[in-house]
Amino acid sequence: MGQTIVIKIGGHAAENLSSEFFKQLHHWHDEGKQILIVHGGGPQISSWSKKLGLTVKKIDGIRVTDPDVLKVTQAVLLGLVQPTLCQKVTAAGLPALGLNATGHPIIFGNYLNQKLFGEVGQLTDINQDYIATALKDHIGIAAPLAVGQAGQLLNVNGDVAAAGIARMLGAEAFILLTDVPGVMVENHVLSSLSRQKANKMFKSKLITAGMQPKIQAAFDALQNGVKKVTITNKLQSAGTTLLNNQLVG
Ligand SMILES: Nc1ncnc2c1ncn2[C@@H]1O[C@H](COP(=O)(O)OP(=O)(O)O)[C@@H](O)[C@H]1O
Ligand SMILES: CC(=O)N[C@@H](CCC(=O)OP(=O)(O)O)C(=O)O
Repeated sequence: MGQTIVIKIGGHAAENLSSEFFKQLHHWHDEGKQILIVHGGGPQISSWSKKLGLTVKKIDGIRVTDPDVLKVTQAVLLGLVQPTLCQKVTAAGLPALGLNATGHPIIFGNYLNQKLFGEVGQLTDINQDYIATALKDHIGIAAPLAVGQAGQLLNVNGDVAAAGIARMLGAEAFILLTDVPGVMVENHVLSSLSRQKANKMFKSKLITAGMQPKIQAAFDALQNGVKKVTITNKLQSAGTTLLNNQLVG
């Protein structure tokens, strides 16, 4: 499936989409690009978990998800974040289609490490045929919930889900829209980042929290066929471009 652009929109970014964002979507749509948005919703899941008296715990940016937290995750992603995004895209005059884990599963997974993380999944496959059909006429808007081998729902980190989908679709571009203008060191944005430099920054704790799975997932996509991967807070800003080690040596 060529000419596909995958955009991961973090939960914070989803609440701060600018008119330039929708202008760029229109531009790509008019050019005939297929666009798939994979949304997060981490801040919203944490906020509703706290309101309901549930513990919020993350390990290296991955949420520890017990059965109750999974229910909140499902409710927040499919009841709040996804419909709101669909409304915004529709209001901007673009054809939006919410893709979720229940009616037509689009992401399949198995347990990442059930003992450590609970009901958290890692991607094993995607429903290529359904996604291809959906993207012919719509901007797809997908939640990072996978269906496991026993038919159960699994919570997948949004960056990990989006990167896996971008890789399996052979996307030409994968953009991670987040709440920071790129990968930062001492208040400035790195215009590019190699895997070696990222590993050093992980070790020296210059990259922490949710930026860790984001960068790991972004390199995973880049090294498996996605042509261009960027981390930014605006589609019109260059942010940080990831460098493919296989190309730069
Ligand atoms: N070196 C870094 N550069 C930028 N952000 C970083 C860095 N290290 C840690 N972070 C944190 O990562 C966060 C982005 O990850 P995350 O909260 O998971 O975003 P999203 O919800 O968009 O996936 C930033 O808000 C910042 O707090
Ligand atoms: C397993 C896991 O960590 N799942 C994430 C899914 C949402 C997400 O990734 O949201 P952001 O993109 O806004 O961070 C979570 O529960 O927060």
